[in-house]
Amino acid sequence: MSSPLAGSNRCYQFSLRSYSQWSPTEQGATLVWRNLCVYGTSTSGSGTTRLGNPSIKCIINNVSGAVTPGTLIALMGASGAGKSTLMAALAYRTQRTAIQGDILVNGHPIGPYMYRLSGFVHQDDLFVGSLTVHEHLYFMAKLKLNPHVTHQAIKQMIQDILERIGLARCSQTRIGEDGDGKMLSGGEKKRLAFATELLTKPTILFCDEPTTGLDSFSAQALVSTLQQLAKRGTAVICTIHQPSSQLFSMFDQVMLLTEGRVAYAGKPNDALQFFSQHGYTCPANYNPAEFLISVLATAPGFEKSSQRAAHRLCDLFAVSEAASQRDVLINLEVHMAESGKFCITNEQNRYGRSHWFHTTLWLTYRSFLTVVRDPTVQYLRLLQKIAIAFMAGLCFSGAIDTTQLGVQAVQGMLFILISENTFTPMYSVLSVFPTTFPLFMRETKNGLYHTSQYYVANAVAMLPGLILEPLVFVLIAYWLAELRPTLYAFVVTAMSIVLVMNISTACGCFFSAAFNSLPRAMAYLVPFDYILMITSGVFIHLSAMPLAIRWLPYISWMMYANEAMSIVQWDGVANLTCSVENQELPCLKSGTEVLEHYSFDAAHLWADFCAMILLYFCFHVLGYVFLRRKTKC
Ligand SMILES: Nc1ncnc2c1ncn2[C@@H]1O[C@H](COP(=O)(O)OP(=O)(O)OP(=O)(O)O)[C@@H](O)[C@H]1O
Repeated sequence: MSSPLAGSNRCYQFSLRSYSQWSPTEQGATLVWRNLCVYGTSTSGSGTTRLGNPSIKCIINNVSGAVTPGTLIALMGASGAGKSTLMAALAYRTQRTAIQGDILVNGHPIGPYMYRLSGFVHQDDLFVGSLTVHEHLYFMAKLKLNPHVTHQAIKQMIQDILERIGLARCSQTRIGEDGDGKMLSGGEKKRLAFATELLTKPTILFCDEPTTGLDSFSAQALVSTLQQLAKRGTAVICTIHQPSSQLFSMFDQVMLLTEGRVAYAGKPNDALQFFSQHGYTCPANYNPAEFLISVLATAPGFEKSSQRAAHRLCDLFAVSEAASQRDVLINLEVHMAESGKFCITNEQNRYGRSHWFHTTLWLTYRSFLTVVRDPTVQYLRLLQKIAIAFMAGLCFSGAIDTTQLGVQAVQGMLFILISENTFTPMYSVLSVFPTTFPLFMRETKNGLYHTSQYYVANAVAMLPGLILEPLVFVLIAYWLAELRPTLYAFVVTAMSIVLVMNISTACGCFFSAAFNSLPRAMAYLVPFDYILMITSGVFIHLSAMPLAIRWLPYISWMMYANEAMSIVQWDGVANLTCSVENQELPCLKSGTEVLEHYSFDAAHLWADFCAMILLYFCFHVLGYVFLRRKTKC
């Protein structure tokens, strides 16, 4: 007996058959919304109650509409009319708003399946600039498509899409970020954003201000691409700001919004007729879109009268013939959907249903490429490390012997090894999450991956550098300074320093995830690094610290590393010489006395390692928890 899910999957395969290489489904999807209201909270001005508490603001007010497959519709209106809010609600991608009313796709209430069924091209394009166009699309295909789609099939699909969208010649170009020498232009980035959405052959495509920032030729080319897409059965919904007359006439339908209400919905040319019937005739040779928006916009100095005029048009449209035709269509769609074959299955709820490790692996690959392709971070840091290792090693060379000065030199060198691998890495990762947060939020909100996958990928991608860098540093500095020349002592020192660098980075990641901006994270980290340094065991005898704060050294990996490295330097050392000239000065006669002097215990070596490993995981878990908390805000 087949399971209900298996049955519904079959329904998915047959009813949503693709009929072109890059187009959507044969059946398509009709999106209807009835009596839709979207509320947000307002914390300023008129939206604030007398007590200063945020008040509820109605952004979309009782709006109904329908988009059938193969339709290209423009949501138009003055700035603040509610276009983006309406589109986000229809696409199931709202943030910090409450929705009332029905939004149905072929009669089914929208849900997480919209991430798979629809594409959303945002107004601002966010990419990982270090990737090439082809790498970006390949990565997105790996995340969005079923893992069983072959490498060849993905390559072919990318090639087709790039040719369609006019980006084939940029395939190997790095996307770039602002300030980079070589990068895609604004228009090319916009087309790449489209290409990314086309990978999943969306049945409905939402585009937020797709023509903003483009010259008139590029804008026209882009809207004609949308037209072609619509001709193949996709329902395409755009918000658009003052299109040219030519662009305006390319849309099948327009919906004019003002203060969250519909002033007109229907064919673009009929809009002018509707406005003219009610006393607003567009002058000859005037851009019709500009005219319609100017009628609905609030004129400075005439706020009340402009709002009255706009509201009057909304009331007139609500009782117009066009509105009743729209309501008939909505009711018909709902009725047909209730008796139709279309079904939404679990299959459509997620992109490709990838395994946790599969997605994490691809995210790690992307993070790794970002790390290695940033020469300022990687190569310069390695060169800097080598230079410091030579300088430190040479300064201590010849100073380490079995005298009291030698004791000071060894402990000084150990502190240099630890501090050099603590502070720089800790501060250098502080910007990791604040800078990538917008892209991360967008991708997680689109259901591409989970916070855990993103966090693990970032941590793993950093690992090779976090092992190589401290190893190179210790290798040079240890032998130049002539620290204890045994393999055991060297290996323990190297392991401690690798751990130190990894914990410091984990701690930096935690601060980076916990605070929204670099200055804030710095403000909290500076006092913390003082605690680390003071409790490292170099500056104060730990047992001499006040009782109330004697627990502080237990969170200091600098102390654990200092203890472990001191143990291997001093364990078993005897016959340290004292100065004969001044018998009054304190004298440490053996390695055991040195360890006691610094409050260290030779039996703690493995406990120190365990504590460091524990700290590493604690910081990363805390970092993950804080990052996850941010995604819930
Ligand atoms: N979550 C929210 N809470 C409160 N108010 C909001 C929220 N989101 C948007 N608004 C307000 O709702 C109004 C409509 O915003 P929206 O971004 O939808 O307008 P728009 O027509 O897309 O404008 P533009 O063309 O300038 O992007 C604006 O006044 C905006 O400040």
